[in-house]
Amino acid sequence: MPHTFGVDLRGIIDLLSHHLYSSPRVYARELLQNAVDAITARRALQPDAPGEVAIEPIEPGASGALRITDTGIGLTEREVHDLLSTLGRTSKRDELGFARQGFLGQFGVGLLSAFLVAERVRLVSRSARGGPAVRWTADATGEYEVEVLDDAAGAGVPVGTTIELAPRRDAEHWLERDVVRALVVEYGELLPVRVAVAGEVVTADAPPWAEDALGYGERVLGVRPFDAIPVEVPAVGLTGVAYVLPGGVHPGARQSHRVYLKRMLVGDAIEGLLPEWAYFVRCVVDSSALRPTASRESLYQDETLLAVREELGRQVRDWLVRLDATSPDRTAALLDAHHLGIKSLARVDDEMLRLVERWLPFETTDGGQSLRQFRRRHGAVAYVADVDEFRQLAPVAHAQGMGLLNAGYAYDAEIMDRLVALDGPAAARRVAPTEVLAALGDPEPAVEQALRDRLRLAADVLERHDCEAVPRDFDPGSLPALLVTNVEGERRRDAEQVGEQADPLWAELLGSLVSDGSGAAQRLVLNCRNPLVRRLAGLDDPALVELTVESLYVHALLQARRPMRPKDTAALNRSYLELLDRAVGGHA
Ligand SMILES: Nc1ncnc2c1ncn2[C@@H]1O[C@H](COP(=O)(O)OP(=O)(O)OP(=O)(O)O)[C@@H](O)[C@H]1O
Repeated sequence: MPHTFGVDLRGIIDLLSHHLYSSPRVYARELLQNAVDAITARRALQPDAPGEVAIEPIEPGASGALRITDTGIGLTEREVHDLLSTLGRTSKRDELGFARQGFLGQFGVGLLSAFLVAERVRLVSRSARGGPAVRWTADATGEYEVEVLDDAAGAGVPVGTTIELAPRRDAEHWLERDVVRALVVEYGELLPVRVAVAGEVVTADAPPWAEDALGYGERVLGVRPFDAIPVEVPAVGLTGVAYVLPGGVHPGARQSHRVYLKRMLVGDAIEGLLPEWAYFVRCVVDSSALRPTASRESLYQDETLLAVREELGRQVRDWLVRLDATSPDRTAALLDAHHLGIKSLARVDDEMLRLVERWLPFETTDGGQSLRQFRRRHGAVAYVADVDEFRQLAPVAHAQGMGLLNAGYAYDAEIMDRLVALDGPAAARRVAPTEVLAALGDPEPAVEQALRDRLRLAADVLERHDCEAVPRDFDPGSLPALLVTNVEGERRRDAEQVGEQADPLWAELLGSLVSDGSGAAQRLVLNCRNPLVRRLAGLDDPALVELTVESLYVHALLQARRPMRPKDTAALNRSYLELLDRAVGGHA
């Protein structure tokens, strides 16, 4: 003979409180939800019926019970047995078990959350369908009692339901006025029925973002948003706002969106509503068709959510493109604040790539410039994909009149690849260090010899700056010297590589650069085409040779835009003042 499962309610309550819900606070949401659903059900029957929820919390310090009264559909005696006292039984699913439209609840367990804070739950109800009032009293052990109030006690009971919670020991504070008010506002301020706590109405007619989206955003986010984008996905009854944060968010930061389902708060740290690249956007949305998990504290990760994520991402992206067309200054400011996310998007989205191309400043030998400016000036984008490499090569390239761009930060190199994929191989080209260094030619032997003789006189100065002087020949002739750091290793590697590739011309040239290495940390490459350097080659006064070499060193250091250490500043002062002294006749 078949048997029915028995249920130990205490075990179930323990399961709910420790494993399903994150806090006893959810009791407020569950009861509010039942009240609103009951009003929805009554309105389907009697469209003009009143829709109100009145909550009377326990006054601070007083004893007693919390009462929640709704003007909803109410329950008959049979329904009380059937729906309230059977776990998992709900009136909010259809015959096939699908959640019925318009209702918040669907699992048939929410009422049990009352036992997270209550010792005893009492419900007094009268059904809109008629019949006498009923009283249901249950305790956390699973015992309940049903009384039909067909006497004077029931005569005054209006259609609707009152639930009364007598607090568990140590849970009294959950039922007190201030906590209750805060919980009801948090979960229910958007609900489409009037909800009053201790006589004060806490619900609004329209969503709070409808009137002043930016002001509401500031309240929710704690910071004035950069902009508020209205978003909408009609297929899932979703409306709301996507807030663009002004800055200060890390691309790896967790997404945290504020999500309402049928105008009841699910949570304000909901993930997965936007694509990852949109890490600088926070949504506040209400949807009638996204699915909650059983705890109602997060969203069910299904295909609908995936489709919503894609659609919301598209709307944010469209806004960006529009912003670009209408407010160039704001676009530049935004990209500046969130360049990482936008760069990451540009790798897969061509319109974003164009936005990056137009707006994002890159470090170049011409200073900070957008890719577009740089391309306009130099045609192809010659780039190096390593920040240090760029620092070393930039002054040399600059001296050659060669435009070089630093693509050494996150996503840069991929963006260059994308540019090539879109605009063809002439759009961007990765430059090898050899290409830049090889442009430095050998000087006339006579000049080189004379210069090397003089440089021996400045050996102390060069040593002081851990620097080796190398005479070379390069354009522009107006530039006397270049300072190159640690290229040794780079050169050796390149020389070896080129050697392996057996290109005799390169191997010879690079070999000559490598062999005269002294191990100094820096190289002062002196330009034998420069008149000052040529005059240096003819100087006789050792003090003036030292002074000139140190001045050239400091000048090259400044040219390379490298940070000045104290000894560099000292060298700058010394050489500048001494040159000045000589200029005004101190050594005449
Ligand atoms: N205030 C109320 N007025 C009328 N009926 C109610 C009320 N509260 C609960 N009920 C009835 O009791 C049933 C069980 O409620 P319960 O909160 O346990 O589950 P639910 O709301 O159906 O689903 P969920 O677990 O998702 O909240 C409801 O389906 C509803 O029919």
